Amino acid sequence: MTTVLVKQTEGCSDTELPLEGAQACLEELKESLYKKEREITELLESEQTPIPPIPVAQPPCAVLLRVVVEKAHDICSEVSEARLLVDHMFEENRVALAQAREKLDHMSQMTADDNNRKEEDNSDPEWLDCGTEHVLLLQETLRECEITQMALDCIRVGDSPSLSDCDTAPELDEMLGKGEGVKSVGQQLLLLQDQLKQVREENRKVVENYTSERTMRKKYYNMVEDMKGKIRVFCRIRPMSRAEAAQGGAIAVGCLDDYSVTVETPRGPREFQFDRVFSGKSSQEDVFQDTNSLFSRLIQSAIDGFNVCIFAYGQTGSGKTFTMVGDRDQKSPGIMPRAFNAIFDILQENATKFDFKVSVNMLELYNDRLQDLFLSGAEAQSRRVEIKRNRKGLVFAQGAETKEASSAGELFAMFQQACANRHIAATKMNVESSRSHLIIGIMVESRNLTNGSVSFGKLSLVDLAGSERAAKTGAKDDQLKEANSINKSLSALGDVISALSSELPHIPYRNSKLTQIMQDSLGGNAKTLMVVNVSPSDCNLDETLTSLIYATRVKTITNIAQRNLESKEIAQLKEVIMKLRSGQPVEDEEV
Ligand SMILES: Nc1ncnc2c1ncn2[C@@H]1O[C@H](COP(=O)(O)OP(=O)(O)OP(=O)(O)O)[C@@H](O)[C@H]1O
Repeated sequence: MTTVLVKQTEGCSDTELPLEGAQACLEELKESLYKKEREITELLESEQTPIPPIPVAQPPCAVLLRVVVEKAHDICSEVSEARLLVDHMFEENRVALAQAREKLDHMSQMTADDNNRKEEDNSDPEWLDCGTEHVLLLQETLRECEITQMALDCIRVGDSPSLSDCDTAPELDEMLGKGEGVKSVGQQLLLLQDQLKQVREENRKVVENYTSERTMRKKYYNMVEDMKGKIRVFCRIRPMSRAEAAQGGAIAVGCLDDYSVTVETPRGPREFQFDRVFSGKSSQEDVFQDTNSLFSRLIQSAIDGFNVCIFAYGQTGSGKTFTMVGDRDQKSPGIMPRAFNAIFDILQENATKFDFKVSVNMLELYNDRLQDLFLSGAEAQSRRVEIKRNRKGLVFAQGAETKEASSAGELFAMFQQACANRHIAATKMNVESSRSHLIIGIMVESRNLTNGSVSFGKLSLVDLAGSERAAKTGAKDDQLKEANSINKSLSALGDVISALSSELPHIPYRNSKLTQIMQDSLGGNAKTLMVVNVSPSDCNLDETLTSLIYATRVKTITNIAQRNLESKEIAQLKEVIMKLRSGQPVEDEEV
């Protein structure tokens, strides 16, 4: 395309207008764009096929995406060629305009001088007319150049040269209708401008197609990963805090689309992909969203008998508690209180088909010690809570108080009581920093009223304490001890994530209580969602990159989630065993 354009422009004779070459070239360009649009439409139509089955060698949209990208590149280069041509014409006309002005000034001066002299000499009036005529001709040429320049100027900024806007409209109109050369320039300019508009429009369409293809491809990819049992990872960028703004921090983290985060590093931008990305503008509702959202599906799974874990991870002050718990006065509740409502909404809807029992325990891991948040004071200190695993590998807290909840309101009241017992303190990075990991376990037992089968689901909601650097948080004494314990447990979590993502034969779960608690959620029998929280500011660039790199590793971990379901007979036999163990009488028909 470039070669053709250059040849045609260079090949113009003195009498030929360079615009004619450009028009031919644009005609060709237009034709090729129509052809490309037809190709894209055909490709899009041929892509109306269902989601490919697993394993997928290469998703079809990836092929289409490459074609769309190539076409977008072609069109972009064609648009810039057209722009170069207009710029070139503008420059030529500018020189012609300056020359015409100079000639006119010179000629006017000469004519005026000669007229004065001839008047004084009483010379032939015919000569006077001749000079004046020459000046008039030059004036007309100057006018043409000025109009052309105005039209080119409009085209360069992307406007349409409008006749009515211009005070020279009647003259331009007349010229377009009269003089052959001028008409050709004016018409070709308008044509050029029209074609440029078309190219822009087509370019916009291609970019739009490319963006929607890219989004669709990521969505399908995520669905396939979900089906494979991969841990889902959401990323949430919080708004810039006042402290960060006061430090003069610039925004270094942003979302490219619903699935991509970009981070400005000293070595250039770095992109990360997640199952969903929320910007600082996203509300709590956006995060917890409508019934099709992953959160709702996960809660449904817990009720159906799966082990489900949702946890927030990130640097101190990055927004984990805001995401999981919400703000202090619960005007913007987070995932936990919203999950309580969602559970009981689903139970309510299915009340005629199932018998449900919801029980809950709430713990914190503080200074490497598990504490029951339903207890306080000396009672909490003396209670020993230990992490155990049952024969199916599911983790449970032995010794923890388990309470039954019959409504979302009751569950929320228990939650508030637990939060009041949680260790929080002010640090330089966060006025209400969590000094412990909060672990809420909601067990849902559902008995099918039709066939008598019983399923046992567990929803674990975890708000991790944030990793921190003592120098940044200003931690001393007890807070330094807390920070060391938090960092140690998070480092153990990091080791587990690294071992799982590298598929090492040994996974160091036993190195920390935190990793023991999360054993079934990371690489085990669970459907897991991690929310990685990050600050947008360049003041926290190192911590943000570390969090995003860990979150990217978590995405590669595969869990094998199985439903915990027992037939009616097994459930009955278990009940009998329990009764016998506790010395209760057993009826004949029960056995
Ligand atoms: N998406 C958000 N929108 C508005 N404010 C937010 C958002 N995320 C966090 N914040 C605010 O930022 C501050 C720090 O958030 P938060 O306490 O949730 O951080 P954290 O990661 O839990 O920190 P730590 O690990 O120290 O407990 C809080 O004042 C919180 O209200």
